[in-house]
Amino acid sequence: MDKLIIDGGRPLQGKVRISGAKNAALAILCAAIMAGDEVVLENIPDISDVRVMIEIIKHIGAEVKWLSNSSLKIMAPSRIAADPPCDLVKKLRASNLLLGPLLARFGYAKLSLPGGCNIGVRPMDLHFKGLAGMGAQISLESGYAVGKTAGRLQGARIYLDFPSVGATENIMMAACLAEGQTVLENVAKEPEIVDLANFLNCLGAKVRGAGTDVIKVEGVPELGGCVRYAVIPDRIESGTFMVAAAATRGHLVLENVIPLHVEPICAKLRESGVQVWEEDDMLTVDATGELRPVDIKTMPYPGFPTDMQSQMMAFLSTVQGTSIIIENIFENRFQIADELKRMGACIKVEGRMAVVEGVTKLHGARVKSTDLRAGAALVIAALMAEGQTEIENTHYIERGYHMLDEKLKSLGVRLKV
Ligand SMILES: CC(=O)N[C@H]1[C@@H](OP(=O)(O)OP(=O)(O)OC[C@H]2O[C@@H](n3ccc(=O)[nH]c3=O)[C@H](O)[C@@H]2O)O[C@H](CO)[C@@H](O)[C@@H]1O
Ligand SMILES: C=C(OP(=O)(O)O)C(=O)O
Repeated sequence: MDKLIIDGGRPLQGKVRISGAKNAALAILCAAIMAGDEVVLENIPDISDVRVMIEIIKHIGAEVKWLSNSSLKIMAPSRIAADPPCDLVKKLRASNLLLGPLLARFGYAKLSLPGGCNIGVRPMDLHFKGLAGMGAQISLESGYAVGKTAGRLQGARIYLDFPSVGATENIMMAACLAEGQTVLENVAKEPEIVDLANFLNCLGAKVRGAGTDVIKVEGVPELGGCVRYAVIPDRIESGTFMVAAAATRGHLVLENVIPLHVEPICAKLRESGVQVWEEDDMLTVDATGELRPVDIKTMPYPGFPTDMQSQMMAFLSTVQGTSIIIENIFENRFQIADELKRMGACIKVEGRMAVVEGVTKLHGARVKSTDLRAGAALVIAALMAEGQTEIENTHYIERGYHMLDEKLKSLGVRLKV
């Protein structure tokens, strides 16, 4: 899908099933290469980031087979067959999560610095510092991160200057096969970290404290056992559909959701007058009442997720009054404002702050995704706009949304790809 053409102006109505979490699936695929036995993963979203990650781990020597459209079988290699190719590694951010597992299991890793969407600088200093603290030698050589260790990594006490999701995951995975105990302080608490820790523990790792500020890992010599593991539902896909329902003043039921994981999004939608009901693994969103502007600050979990900021900006662009958005995580995430302005939105950006003045309606236009969540935001804007919107660069959207076009069609949206 290169382009998405949407006829907007209708409320979203119906029921949608949420797929497995991109960010949990990607980390768990990396962790799976540390296992000595076959692993079956379920609730894996068939999105382009996952497909690229599968290609990368196949290059390392893993055998990977889709068992259905959402489950995979993986047999990790017993030694590295080849370094993962740079053009694949650069296609996504999460490829950096192979560094810890490769170093811990094989004592060596050579990975091109990762790529992905242009949403900010995204250094890896915290990953490197943590792994070096465990005894790895890390160097940067012509755009590659090269890691080596003589013998097993050593458990250590590591404090993260910022609760980085990727650094927490990389170090936590590496610590599972290190000698002795690792104590990781000021870690990220995102649900994907907890999911990864649960998976590692199924493989025989000894990880405690995931989901809190401190993670303790008792290293074990090997990981394995016949494991079947189902990845959590995607809280960002859930949030995107919730916000799409709100933006179109619709009524939507979401299935396969963990309501706790989307609480920061529910809180903001409720504050703006949207009704949200939670029931087991279902959520109902109703936005047929009057709406109010809200202010948002992105923060590490359980704060409001940066991955939902662009979608909220699209929604708030037609809520009467002034909403203020502060982006604290990724400095380039306001690129979406210019595209929304083409559709009639009134947004002023100053550094890390965006001021959104709600307009009565948006109109269809030709716009371009600049990153994954900007693409999702443009879909939301197109759904509420009067007339037709043509969204280019939809390959970004395919990075993270499983069958978005089909799901929207099933909700009555008129679209062409
Ligand atoms: C594959 C995946 O899971 N991606 C998610 C992960 O990205 P990712 O793991 O890359 O995000 P981080 O939590 O690491 O980044 C957060 C902030 O820390 C900074 N930082 C990070 C690492 C480091 O070594 N040094 C440093 O300064 C980054 O530039 C950024 O400003 O968490 C982000 C924040 O919730 C989400 O938006 C991404 O969807
Ligand atoms: C920024 C994101 O992903 P990644 O870290 O994979 O680029 C995202 O999912 O919005």
